[in-house]
Formats: sequence, structure tokens, C-alpha cells
Amino acid sequence: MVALKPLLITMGDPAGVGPELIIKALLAGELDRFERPLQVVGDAAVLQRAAKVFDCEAELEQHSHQDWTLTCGERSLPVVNLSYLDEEKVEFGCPKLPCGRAMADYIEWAVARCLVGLAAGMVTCPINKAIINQAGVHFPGHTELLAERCGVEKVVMMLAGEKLKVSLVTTHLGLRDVSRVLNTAEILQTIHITDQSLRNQFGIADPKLAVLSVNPHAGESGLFGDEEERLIAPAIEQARSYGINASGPHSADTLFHFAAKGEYDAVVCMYHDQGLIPLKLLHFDDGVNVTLGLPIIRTSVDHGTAYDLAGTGKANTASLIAAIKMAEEMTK
Ligand SMILES: NC(=O)c1ccc[n+]([C@@H]2O[C@H](COP(=O)([O-])OP(=O)(O)OC[C@H]3O[C@@H](n4cnc5c(N)ncnc54)[C@H](O)[C@@H]3O)[C@@H](O)[C@H]2O)c1
Ligand SMILES: N[C@H](C(=O)O)[C@H](O)COP(=O)(O)O
Repeated sequence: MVALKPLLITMGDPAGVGPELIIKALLAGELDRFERPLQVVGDAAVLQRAAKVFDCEAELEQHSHQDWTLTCGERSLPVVNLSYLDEEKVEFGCPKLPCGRAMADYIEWAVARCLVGLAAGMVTCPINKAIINQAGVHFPGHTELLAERCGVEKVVMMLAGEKLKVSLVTTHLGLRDVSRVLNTAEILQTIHITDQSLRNQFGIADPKLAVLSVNPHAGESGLFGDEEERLIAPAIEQARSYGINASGPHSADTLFHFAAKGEYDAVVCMYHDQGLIPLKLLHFDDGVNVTLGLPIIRTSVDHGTAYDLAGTGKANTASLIAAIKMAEEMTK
């Protein structure tokens, strides 16, 4: 029997909750349910320290330069050890420059491994965008870095939960720049990629998409702005001419009420907080961030580094487990 390729879990910021979420899930047996082998890409000593948060003295075994095994009680995890941070200097909740370089290295290694077909996909734990930039890795987030490394011009950030799925036309961009950057081609691409992914990766035969406006009351016939008429409506019209079941531009304030009741398979949002506020309101615990349009599978937790919880063991593993589950389902 051919061995299944592993799913890679990048550890994220060593000073954040990523390491302890992985260990917490391991100790609770939450990783036992997956058919695919899981491999953590990170720092073995930092993971070993995270085990202490749960009163577990983890053992490390080194097999080669990068290949290690971490054992906590009855359970083990393979670790690709890419950094040798001094774990005593990695203070919980205090990201430092060496962590910035390390968290970028974990992502780079994982994406390269996926691209050459040696891994089935990657699941990412949270990084600190400011610190990776200070470390010289000039990307606003995983999404943009992965798009570049995969040679794809347009990808779509989707956050998904049982009740609601949102995909974003613009992602990590200041609000004052949104209107300047919005254009019909990108709105259309976002609608198209969302539609294709819902069909091919989520198994929805004829996805129903709601496309939002950017201004209050969908611009109120031009009184509060003209992006709806000028940019968004033409994109919807074109999408419909391609057979995509898209409607709008809808007023954002009311649409989510209907979307959360199941009237739409996904909502195409014009900017980050427009989509992520309702999503996290409904699905903070178990939402998944998935990058659509990549040639590889990438899912992520829907939360950040949670520095206020790092080292307490209190962070919830549900989003991590949901992200691994979604990635595994996408491999089928
Ligand atoms: N996937 C990612 O890489 C990702 C996503 C969002 C934010 N970030 C980064 O995280 C850093 C902190 O961002 P933030 O403070 O806006 O958001 P955050 O998600 O880290 O924290 C917001 C609040 O949610 C709580 N929280 C977060 N995760 C939790 C969990 N698993 N269980 C229980 N409570 C949890 C935190 O304790 C905090 O009170 C920033 O540097 C940001 O760039 C990364
Ligand atoms: N925008 C996401 C959120 O707020 O949850 C998050 O920053 C993750 O983005 P990347 O997956 O691009 O790192």
C-alpha cells in the first residue's frame, strides 16, 4: 500500500499560541482521528517547552538534521525542525525578530514541499505580520506570500464556517485604500474563483453567491458613492453571463442575516472587516481560513497569535482541528 502524503502543520509564531495548540490537540487525542499523517514544521525545543504548559515532559528524538520526533506520553508527532531558537528567550506573548525569520521559514519550507508533491497540503498556525515584515519578509500575510511562491496572480481569502462562508476581494489593506484599489476585474475574479472552489473543493453543484456593496445602502442610488454602479454591478453582470449564480450588489448590513440562515453558499465581500466581523461573530471558535485559487491545499486557523493567552494553555483548539479536517477533506 502506498503511504499517504502528510499534511504539514506550520507552527506559526513561536511566541504565540501555535505551539501549545498543537501540543494541546495532541495530548487530547484530537489528532488521532486523521487518516493522513501529520507533520509539524517548526521548532522542536519550542514545542517541547509548550508541552510543559500542560505538565508534560515531552521527549525529543533526532533522526537526521531536520527530522525529529516529539513524544508526549503515549502520543508522538514528527517534527521538521527548522529553527534552533533559544526556547528560554522566546517569551510567551513577546514576539522577537528571530521568531519573525523562523515563522517565515516554516511557511517557505511547507509551500516548497507541497509544490514538489511531497506533501498533501499545509495547515498554518498564526503568524505576526508586523514581525515577519521587520524580519525582511515583505508580505502582509500567508495568503499573499503563498500566492507569490505558487506563481499565482490572484488568490482569494475565504473564511468558512458551517453557517457562513465569506470571500474577500481585498485582504490586508487599509480601509482608506479600499475604494481606490477596487476594480471590476478583481471583483469578477473573486466571484469566479469562489464559484469554482465551491463546486470543486466543497462539492456544491450550483453555488449561490451574494456580492456585497461597499457603501451604506448599496450607495443609495449614488448618494453615498458610485462604486456599486461603476464597479460591482458590471462584475456581477459578467459573472452571470458566464453562468455563475451571483446576485447584488447587496447592502452589507442586512445581507448577513439571510446568508447565516442558509440563503447563500458564500458572500463575496469588498474588504477584510466587512466579511470577517460577521464570520468571527458566528464562527470564532471553529472557523477556517482557506486560500482559494492556489495549486496547493492551504487552510489555517481563523484567529491570531493570541499573545494574551500564550503560555496559559487556555487557547481553544477547535479552529486548528477544523482547519486540519478541511485540508484532509480537500485531499479526497
Ligand atoms: N492566521 C494568522 O496568521 C492570523 C490571523 C489573525 C491575526 N493574526 C495575527 O495575530 C496577531 C494578533 O492579532 P489579534 O490580537 O487581532 O487577534 P487574535 O486572534 O490573536 O486575538 C484576538 C482575541 O481572541 C482571543 N483568541 C485568539 N485565538 C484564540 C483561541 N484559539 N482560543 C481562545 N481565544 C482566542 C485572544 O486571546 C484575543 O483576546 C497579529 O499580529 C495578527 O497579524 C494572524
Ligand atoms: N485576515 C486573517 C484574519 O484576520 O483572520 C488573517 O490575518 C490571516 O491572514 P493570512 O492567512 O493571509 O495570514
